[in-house]
Amino acid sequence: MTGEMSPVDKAKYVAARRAADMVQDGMRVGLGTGSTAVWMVRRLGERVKDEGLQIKGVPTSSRTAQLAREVGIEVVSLDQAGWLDMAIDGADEFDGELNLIKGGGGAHLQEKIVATASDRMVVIADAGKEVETLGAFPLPVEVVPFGWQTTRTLIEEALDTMDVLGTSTALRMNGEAPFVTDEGNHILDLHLQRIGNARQLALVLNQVPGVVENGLFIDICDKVVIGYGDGRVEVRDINEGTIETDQPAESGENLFLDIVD
Ligand SMILES: O=C(CO)[C@H](O)[C@H](O)COP(=O)(O)O
Repeated sequence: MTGEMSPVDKAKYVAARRAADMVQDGMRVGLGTGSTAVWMVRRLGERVKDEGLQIKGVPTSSRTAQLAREVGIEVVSLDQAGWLDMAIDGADEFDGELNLIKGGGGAHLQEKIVATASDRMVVIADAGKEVETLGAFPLPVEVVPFGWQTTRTLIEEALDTMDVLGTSTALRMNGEAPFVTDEGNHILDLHLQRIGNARQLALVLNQVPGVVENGLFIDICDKVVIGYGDGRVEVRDINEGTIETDQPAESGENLFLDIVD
């Protein structure tokens, strides 16, 4: 489909391209999942084609693997790559310490493994994803299908002891059937409204039998590239304590593009 981009799509687009331009020749790069990551993978594909950029990409989902191959990126598994120079991925929420909620696309298990196996994780997001306290976005928790209802009950009991506002959980659906992740698991979305102690909640959730991984990324992200609807891009680095802002692209540029999921 071709059409004018919404301000949110434009924000995602400029953030994604800015981060893709941080990738250097020879790098092993973790490729995230989601609509923002799609723009990043496409930009890397352009650079491979136009500049002869040589990289190895480790995708975080079957969807991203397919796209990366389509745009000409050499795809390798994480175990083939061993360790990565950089992972670039979207997020559903980020706070001032660059802690994240991820998993809106159901890929947070592979995303967390890949980000943790990288020298640095760069998040690409539109400015609307920034929050003071994590939790407005429902927290995805990947659970094995066996006994998932028991796992849900155990999670709800654990939540009763935590500093959260809500405790309702929902099995993620794909039409009439439960959503199935790349690893063959289900996702429970926890509607918590506000997470008082994300670090503690991440540890507690992963101790419940049946839980594979939760969508809280604590102390994993190093840098966030924030896009705005007017084309501005801000880069914040948690280690260097730096903030850079780029001005919007030339007016008229990139206003009409293929709109992708
Ligand atoms: O965590 C994710 C997928 O599991 C995505 O990065 C997250 O949901 C953000 O998606 P989008 O870029 O489409 O807003």
